[in-house]
Amino acid sequence: MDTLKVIDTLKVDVAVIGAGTAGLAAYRAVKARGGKAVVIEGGPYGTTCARVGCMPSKLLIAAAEASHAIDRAPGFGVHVDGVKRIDGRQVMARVKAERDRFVGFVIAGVDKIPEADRIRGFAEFVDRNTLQVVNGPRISARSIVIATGSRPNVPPILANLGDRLVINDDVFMWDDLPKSVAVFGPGVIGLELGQSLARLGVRVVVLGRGGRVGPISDPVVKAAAVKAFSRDFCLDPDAHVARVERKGDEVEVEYVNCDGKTVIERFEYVLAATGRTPNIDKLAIANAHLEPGLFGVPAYDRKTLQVGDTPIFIAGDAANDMPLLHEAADEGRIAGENAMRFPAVSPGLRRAPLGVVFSDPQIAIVGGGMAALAKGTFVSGEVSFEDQGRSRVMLRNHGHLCVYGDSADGRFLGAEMVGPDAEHIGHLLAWALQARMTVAQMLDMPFYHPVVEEGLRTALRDLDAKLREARKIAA
Ligand SMILES: Cc1cc2nc3c(=O)[nH]c(=O)nc-3n(C[C@H](O)[C@H](O)[C@H](O)COP(=O)(O)OP(=O)(O)OC[C@H]3O[C@@H](n4cnc5c(N)ncnc54)[C@H](O)[C@@H]3O)c2cc1C
Ligand SMILES: NC(=O)c1ccc[n+]([C@@H]2O[C@H](COP(=O)([O-])OP(=O)(O)OC[C@H]3O[C@@H](n4cnc5c(N)ncnc54)[C@H](O)[C@@H]3O)[C@@H](O)[C@H]2O)c1
Repeated sequence: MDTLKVIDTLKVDVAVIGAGTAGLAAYRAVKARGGKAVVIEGGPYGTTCARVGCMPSKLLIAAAEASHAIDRAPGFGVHVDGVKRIDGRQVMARVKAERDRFVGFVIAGVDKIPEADRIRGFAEFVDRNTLQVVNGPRISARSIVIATGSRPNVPPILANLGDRLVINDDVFMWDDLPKSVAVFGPGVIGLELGQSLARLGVRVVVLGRGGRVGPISDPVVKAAAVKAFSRDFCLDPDAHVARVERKGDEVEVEYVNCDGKTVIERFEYVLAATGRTPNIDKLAIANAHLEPGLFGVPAYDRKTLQVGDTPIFIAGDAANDMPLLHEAADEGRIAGENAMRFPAVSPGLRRAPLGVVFSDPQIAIVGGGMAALAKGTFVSGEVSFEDQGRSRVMLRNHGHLCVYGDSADGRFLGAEMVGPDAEHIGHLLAWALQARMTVAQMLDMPFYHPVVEEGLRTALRDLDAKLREARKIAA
């Protein structure tokens, strides 16, 4: 029996739990340093991003954009005579076929990992250096990387809806578009999926709690976002929902609608887009003497990804810092490198924070936005896109941009934007932030004509004038 146990225990330098974006990056970082590593996966291969996240959501958005382009055309005097017809089956067939292509690339990469390094099953901690895979081997490792991702939260009010309750994963399994969906949560997922479905002819309401809209924290930008989105679908960021109840094959929702009236409405599905929880709770981290912190995540250093002074590292959505794809890839690589170097860990490159929501208008948050800045230390400049030249030309003149600068040294600190081409303006601003540019230096850069970036220049000029004023007052 004892002999069997010894044979069953794999000895490696680094064991990575989770073969998502972060876990695969960690595994590759260890291998690149000549280490012996295994990557343990309990669920399907293919990563959340490719299977049920970034890629299928952007595919659904692309279909919605095609539909919306037809709706917008009369504004230019271009008419499509006849009826616009959306074939839900074709829409979903393309979403799934293209999604499967992306997943295929990820799986081809996984297939290249030597079979001995790929362990199937869910892992749990036995102690700080040992994992037990359920129905699988015991693994002894010098270091362990937790890269277990996250899963959707389902609030108690939605608990008893059976198969009428869906999460993002389910949406991308649909063969056809439903007739109606009540989306709970106007966060990133709720806005992207809710708006796409609405533009594809699905009756949609998006209901929030507490007033948040996506990742926006600046009230000026939030007001512009609510105004822009409300042109498209019923959005109430602080809805008063009295009841959510299954009735036959539908769900009845009693809520106060956008006009302040109490309504009882039936929907084919309810989509829970109410935030995500890191997958830490089922890892038995107590066996490794790790203290669960907020959302169960043990305290760790965001530059080294090390949990305290232990040989355990954490990366990606499991770390619950910035649950975004490029951050998961960076964190996985840093965690893998440091897991291999342990105990001689060193800080990895953390880029300027950037978040983009692919709604229309898009949202971009740079440097963590207004919420990341200490009160009284920054000045804000702004521009509305309502009268911005190129945005008006394209009939995309909705939204607002706020840029923030340090009142002490004139440095650019971050931005929040809802508006046209926010994905691109967000990148320009994130690069300026990482380069530690002052607002004056940013204004020395070229701005072409006529482009949406001229709106950015207006906001920066406004900020520059206010920064000069603040310095005059301080002098
Ligand atoms: C609908 C949606 C849209 C999104 N769109 C974008 C976007 O446009 N841009 C963007 O930047 N980000 C987007 N994201 C976020 C992005 O997908 C995630 O930040 C990223 O995929 C996280 O990668 P990860 O490696 O941390 O987790 P995952 O890819 O989820 O990998 C974790 C893996 O760990 C496995 N696992 C869990 N527990 C165990 C265990 N005990 N043992 C073994 N294996 C385990 C899981 O099965 C899973 O395969 C989106 C997310 C969603 C849900
Ligand atoms: N474009 C992108 O980069 C992209 C796209 C999708 C998802 N993501 C990632 O996935 C993460 C999770 O997205 P998410 O949208 O689930 O979370 P989120 O935190 O962005 O939004 C959750 C929303 O649900 C609301 N909410 C909570 N409980 C509620 C209730 N009972 N009723 C109604 N509303 C309720 C919250 O107030 C919040 O507005 C994001 O933080 C993001 O990092 C990124």
